[in-house]
Amino acid sequence: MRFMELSIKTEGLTKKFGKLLVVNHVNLEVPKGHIYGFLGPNGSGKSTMIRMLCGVLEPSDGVGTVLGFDVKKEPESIKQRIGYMSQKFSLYEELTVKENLDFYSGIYGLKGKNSKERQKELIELSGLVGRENQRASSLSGGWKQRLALSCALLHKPELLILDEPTAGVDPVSRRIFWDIITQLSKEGVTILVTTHYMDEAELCDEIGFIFFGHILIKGKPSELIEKYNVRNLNDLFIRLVEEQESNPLKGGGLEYV
Ligand SMILES: Nc1ncnc2c1ncn2[C@@H]1O[C@H](COP(=O)(O)OP(=O)(O)OP(=O)(O)O)[C@@H](O)[C@H]1O
Repeated sequence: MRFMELSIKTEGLTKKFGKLLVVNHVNLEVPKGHIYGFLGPNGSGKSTMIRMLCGVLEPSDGVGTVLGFDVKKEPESIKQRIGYMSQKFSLYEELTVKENLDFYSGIYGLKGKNSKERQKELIELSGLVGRENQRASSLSGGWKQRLALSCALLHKPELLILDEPTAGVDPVSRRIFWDIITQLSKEGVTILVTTHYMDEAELCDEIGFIFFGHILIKGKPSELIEKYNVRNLNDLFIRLVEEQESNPLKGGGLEYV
């Protein structure tokens, strides 16, 4: 990993809420242009980890850099350079596709020709050509999701953070969404994504299983399947959760300090 440019690097990153240890000394390295999948049951600390990496939540302990900027000391520099989208993405339903893109262009400070050209690129990337004047409220879930992704990409972020981006979206739209993600990664954009869908996890370059604040195992999907002698990531995920929950020392819950 020494010769690869890292978009994300954390050592011992930790978050406590009161006495509740939600993210417990996590070490993470994500090389530029990779798709890194964060997997784990509900309440494991995935979103909390992401909030620290986005520079919106101050870590309790440990260190981390995102695109070379310190998560504690330079959160504003991080916010300007990343794209973020969650399951609960925010579009203006009464505005058209183009008006939504115009609105977010303004927020990112894009003007004139730059804004127009970037919007055109993203409308093509997301397949929204011909729907520019359609109101967001009339788009299906999959189209809304691709419009929200386009809004998050307007300022050409080097790192895209996606928190359960495809939850509740039909399989065809999920496939199209992942085709776009894969294309972005080929263009050098780093992607950090959380998902509960194991077919999506298999498309990642690397995955980390996070369980109640700890990264239990990490690696390339194919290597993990081979190493743990399982049929697929779904089987591995279930096995890990069952093992942890039956471990009386770990207790299957968050730790208190
Ligand atoms: N601001 C907060 N104050 C107190 N506890 C919090 C806060 N934010 C999150 N938590 C707790 O931290 C734990 C981890 O939450 P988090 O949202 O990071 O998990 P997650 O892995 O993203 O779950 P999901 O898959 O359901 O999104 C949960 O028990 C949650 O209640």
